[in-house]
Amino acid sequence: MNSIHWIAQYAKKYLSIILFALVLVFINAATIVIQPMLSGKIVDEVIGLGQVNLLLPFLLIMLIASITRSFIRYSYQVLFEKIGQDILFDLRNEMYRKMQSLDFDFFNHTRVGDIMARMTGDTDAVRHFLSWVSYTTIENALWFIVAVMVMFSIHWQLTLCLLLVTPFIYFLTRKMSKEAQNVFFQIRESFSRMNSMVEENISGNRVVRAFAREEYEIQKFISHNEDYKEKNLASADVSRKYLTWLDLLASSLTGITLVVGGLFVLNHQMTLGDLVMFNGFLWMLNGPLRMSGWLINDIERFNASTIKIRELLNAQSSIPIHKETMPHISGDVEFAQVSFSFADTPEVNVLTDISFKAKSGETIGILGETGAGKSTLVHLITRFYDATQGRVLIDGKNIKDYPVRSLRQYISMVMQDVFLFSDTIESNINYAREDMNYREMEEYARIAGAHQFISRMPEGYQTVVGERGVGLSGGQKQRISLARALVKESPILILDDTTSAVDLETEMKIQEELSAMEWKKTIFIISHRISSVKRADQILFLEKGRIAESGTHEELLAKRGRYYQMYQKQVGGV
Ligand SMILES: Nc1ncnc2c1ncn2[C@@H]1O[C@H](COP(=O)(O)OP(=O)(O)OP(=O)(O)O)[C@@H](O)[C@H]1O
Repeated sequence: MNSIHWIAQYAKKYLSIILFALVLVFINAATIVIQPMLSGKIVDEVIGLGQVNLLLPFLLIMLIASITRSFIRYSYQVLFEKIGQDILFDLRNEMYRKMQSLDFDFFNHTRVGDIMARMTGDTDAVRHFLSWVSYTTIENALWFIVAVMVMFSIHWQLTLCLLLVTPFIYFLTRKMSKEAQNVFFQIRESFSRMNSMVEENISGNRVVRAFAREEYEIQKFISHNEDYKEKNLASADVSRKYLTWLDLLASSLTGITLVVGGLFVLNHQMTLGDLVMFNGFLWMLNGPLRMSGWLINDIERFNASTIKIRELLNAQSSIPIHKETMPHISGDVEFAQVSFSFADTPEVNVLTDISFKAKSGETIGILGETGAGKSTLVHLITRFYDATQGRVLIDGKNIKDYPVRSLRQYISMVMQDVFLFSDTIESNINYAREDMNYREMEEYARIAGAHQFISRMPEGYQTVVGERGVGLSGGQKQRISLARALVKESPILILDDTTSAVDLETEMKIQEELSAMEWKKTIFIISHRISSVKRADQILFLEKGRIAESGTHEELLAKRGRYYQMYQKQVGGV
């Protein structure tokens, strides 16, 4: 499907307004002939034949026609702008909706800057096409056709002489279109790379400052900027090359008209009035000719952008989102010989042969060295990824058979990489439940060990946190994100290194509060600290993606294996 077909799908909804706007374009193109025709008549009838009484009506008609045309043109310009904005509104919504349906795999492979470029620059190229390029192209094509038809009726021999340039125009525009296509695609890619670089620099500004790498970053930006500039210059080169020829062809029409038309007049095969009329129509031929180069540029920019937008809209999630809901679950979790590898490294098993059972109400501790696969394991419970082998079961049913969005409503997760929205603390905590009342929210914040420090803030829960939670300490962010998870009151609660930045005493208090909470839940606690998991009903010790040891704290100590060694190392801190 080409870009025009694709955008036509979105335009269907606005068919009646588009048709109305097109009718106006047609009327405008048809009335445009009035002015040059009357100019010819003034020469032949008023000046030539001395019928001075016709001058005033002719001038009046010209004036009225010109005002009407301006009004019609203004009207369809407004309509096309509205159509463009309406379609863009729908398109942006669809893109955003699509983004919400895409899984981790997509975001692992797509840079934020690239997505932003699609949502902004690319959609703007589409708007420009709909709001301006579309009607300008039709307008120019109609002017050209109408001019040829009328000129043909005035003097077909001279018209044919002028049309000799059309094969050259066809050849040039096709060639330009091909070259521009490639260049605009490169511009688009370069813009995306520059955008991604800037986005990364802003997100990582603290790292840049901490390592004093500002100069390095500036140089990196300059090279991206240079590349973008070069690509744009290449596009300007293409334009210049072809626009010069198109301009020359357009100018040649005037020459042909004057020389050949003059000869016809001298040979009495054409009246002077007809030649003036003919000359009046010339701009309707050379205008579109000159414009064609610019329109090709805009059309190719539109093409390049639609390719990127369609890529996003066609992206498929390996875990499809279904809208249906599922009944409440009690929270039994079972891994049955589960293995997992990431899609881009299928030969590397990140998890191998994982089997365990967690009953509703139990707490499972997951321990292991960094990179052992702890986060990946819990990501299989939330279906951020699906197991490549074996089955993950919740309440005895394979989680692949649950509608994923609904399933996630029953799972609360505090992620290792805490993310807070740049909003009030209250909105962050109530993220999953807007209906939560203030008292309940405070209670959850208290359980998460956050209430105290929040109440000490001048604006309390109404304090607006900066992007990603800037303005809060690591431990504070962790506790707010724990409160956010608790608010969901889910039957499965996953805490991925949630209290790593919290002191031991606070951590212990949080754990006590958690187990005292009323609703029944299965808790998964990932940690590097034995103190965080020692009270768990079952502890899984992961090593290189396998369960090396499992059991309760006492059982594992008695085994005197890997857990015991870790305990020995940490014993000072327990
Ligand atoms: N998106 C990904 N694509 C490919 N490999 C990945 C991806 N995410 C993680 N890995 C790899 O999977 C392995 C397990 O990662 P995981 O984050 O589960 O470890 P972890 O035990 O939670 O580590 P940590 O304690 O440091 O958080 C690591 O070797 C990591 O490099």
